[in-house]
Amino acid sequence: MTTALTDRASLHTRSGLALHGVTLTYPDGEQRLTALDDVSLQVAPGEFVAVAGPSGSGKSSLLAVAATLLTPDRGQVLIDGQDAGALSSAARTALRRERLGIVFQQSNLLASLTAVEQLLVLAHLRGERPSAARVRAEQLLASVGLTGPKQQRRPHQLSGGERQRVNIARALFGSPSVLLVDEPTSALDHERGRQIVELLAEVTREHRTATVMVTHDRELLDRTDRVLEMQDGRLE
Ligand SMILES: Nc1ncnc2c1ncn2[C@@H]1O[C@H](COP(=O)(O)OP(=O)(O)OP(=O)(O)O)[C@@H](O)[C@H]1O
Repeated sequence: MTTALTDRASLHTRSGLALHGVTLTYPDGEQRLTALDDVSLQVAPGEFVAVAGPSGSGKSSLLAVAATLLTPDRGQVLIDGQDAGALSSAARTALRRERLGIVFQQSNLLASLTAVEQLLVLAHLRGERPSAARVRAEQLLASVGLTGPKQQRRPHQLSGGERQRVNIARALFGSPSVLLVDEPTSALDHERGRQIVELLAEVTREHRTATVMVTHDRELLDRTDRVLEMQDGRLE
């Protein structure tokens, strides 16, 4: 992996992701529905953890809370030791931008931008120097298997697997400590799905991310370090 990426990453004090006693409820008519029930979880830098479980068991809710997009009713979410709930909304947004990489189920790439531009737009928002950012974007795309002219293609000119690779490269562009991945293989056939999970295992090792992947597909779990089962909002 590139020296530039490693250098940026080393600026962070990394301890990964920790959830302590997290409970999340949603309004449900007159009552509240408990989506996460006293969930605790610790994922170290360089560790690849899968969360499996039936539909409606709370997997997406877990990712949303870990991504600091939803605030739990009770419990703590720590990103590199920082308690997300104790931060102002602006500080939480900064924490998310600097320390979290998120890969959603469907690729949410911008239709009019090429693969390399999907990453450069982030550099632009951060005020980075365009020439250095371009080199880093091209290296990162190459490291996830997207090389040469494919880097200049727009999303509709790429396969589903290639789009997911761009998504992963984009999530890694800010050198996150924690990588959260929601059903990355749902739009892919089995072989391509397997390749994406292999890639996630590799990037977890090389970038030392604390990676959490939510999946339905149990056949893909052998590449992860740990599999946790979600059942009725509880993690086992
Ligand atoms: N915004 C919401 N408002 C109310 N209830 C919700 C909301 N989002 C999710 N739920 C409920 O919370 C529970 C957990 O949902 P969640 O989406 O986390 O499960 P999941 O395991 O990710 O499901 P799937 O595998 O189908 O995506 C479900 O009972 C769901 O109906």
